[in-house]
Amino acid sequence: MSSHATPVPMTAHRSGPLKGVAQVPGDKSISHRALILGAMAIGETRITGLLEGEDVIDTAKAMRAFGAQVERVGEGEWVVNGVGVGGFSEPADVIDCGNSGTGVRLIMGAMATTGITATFTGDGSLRKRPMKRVTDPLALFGVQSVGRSGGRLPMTIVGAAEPVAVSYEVPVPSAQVKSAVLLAGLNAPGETVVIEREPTRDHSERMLAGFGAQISTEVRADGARVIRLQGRPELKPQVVAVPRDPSSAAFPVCAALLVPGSDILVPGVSRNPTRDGLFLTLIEMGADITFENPREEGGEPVADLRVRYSGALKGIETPEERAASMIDEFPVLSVVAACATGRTIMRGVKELRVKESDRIDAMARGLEACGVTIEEDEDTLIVHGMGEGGVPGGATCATHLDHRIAMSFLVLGLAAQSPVSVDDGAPIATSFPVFEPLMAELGAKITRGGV
Ligand SMILES: O=C(O)C1=C[C@@H](OP(=O)(O)O)[C@@H](O)[C@H](O)C1
Ligand SMILES: C=C(OP(=O)(O)O)C(=O)O
Repeated sequence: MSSHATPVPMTAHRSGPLKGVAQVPGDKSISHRALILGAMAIGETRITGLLEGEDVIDTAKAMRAFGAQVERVGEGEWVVNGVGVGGFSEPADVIDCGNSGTGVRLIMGAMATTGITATFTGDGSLRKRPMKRVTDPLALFGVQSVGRSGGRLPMTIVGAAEPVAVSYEVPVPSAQVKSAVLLAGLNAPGETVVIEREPTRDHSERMLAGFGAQISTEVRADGARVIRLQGRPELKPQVVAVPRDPSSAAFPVCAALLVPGSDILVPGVSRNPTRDGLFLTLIEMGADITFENPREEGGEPVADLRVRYSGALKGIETPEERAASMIDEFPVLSVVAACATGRTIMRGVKELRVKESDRIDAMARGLEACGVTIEEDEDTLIVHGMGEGGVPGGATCATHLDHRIAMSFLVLGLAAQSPVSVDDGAPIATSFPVFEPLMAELGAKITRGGV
């Protein structure tokens, strides 16, 4: 359960060079999917490198509540004994997905076509987030749902006892919606088709193929992706090696770019092209990042990232079509942009408004408090860079139960003129439980408490 009763204020101070090796944890998206597909296979799935953050632990607990055996056998090593496609049993209590949009939306999809009923809730952040984007397509399978006004949690899903396969064009760029439909399609007889206009992370497609589902993706002449899944497969248990999370790597990487004299190595990070937008953008801004030892691990391309301090970063415009491949990285990119020269214009970012917080608003208000000029509209964030060492800092920023907002402002504090505090760093444990020791080991000065 991930609701934090007591806020944990934290402060980052201007730091000396960051040096060393940053072993960031396993990928959050892949970790959720490994547990869920493990629970939907028959037999024993072994997972290594699982992210042991609160979001993923909540998904592990949920899989137990639906009848799978899920056991931790070592650090990041988990064994799941699945119940098969359509084999979930009705949970005896409410499923609490904590802070995790991915957890709740994917699990809703996975149970939707099993003819059982489950009620979902989450923390104060998750209970504000829209679920209609998932319940709309699930209704096409024959699913009923009732939640709070505006389609918010707590919400009860009455699964379809006799589901029908569907064809659905996802109206917003969302891997969570795509994945919920695919997971629901697993227990619907016939072919389920998902069409996405803008490519989003493809971990579900890769992992479904790995577990033996019949799934194919065709790219149409207009660029849309048509994903076809045959229902009612018998999923075969797998050995899943989870690569390290590029969205977590983003924090030490951006910190090293901004703190003079830094030189760090971040090994084994996923370079899946559907997740690579931040690194591409940073390099276009002039960042010194090299990708060493490229290889494949667990069905995903990975590399070791070598990152050196890059003083003269330039503002840039990120195109709308790149937004999905770096959607969780815009908060920390806006911090890098504040320390660069010139304007950075981030386009096509309205999905940021429905994450753990309204991330455009949270970054804009916090950066302004630190002395940075911001412009924003519904779908765009513009940061006026103040150049190397030019951000005054000296403010306390509100994190709104959002781990990425907390970590982003702490990165800013490492390079700003005066310390930057966050009102609550507790949510960092949802995705990056070792953030504090990892950053301390590199030489970053991050302390508990406000200024
Ligand atoms: O499918 C996933 O694992 C995720 C998809 C993205 O959300 P959306 O599907 O809402 O874009 C992303 O922001 C989230 O952190 C993880
Ligand atoms: C948006 C995020 O996660 P989720 O949607 O799973 O809560 C995130 O981790 O940045």
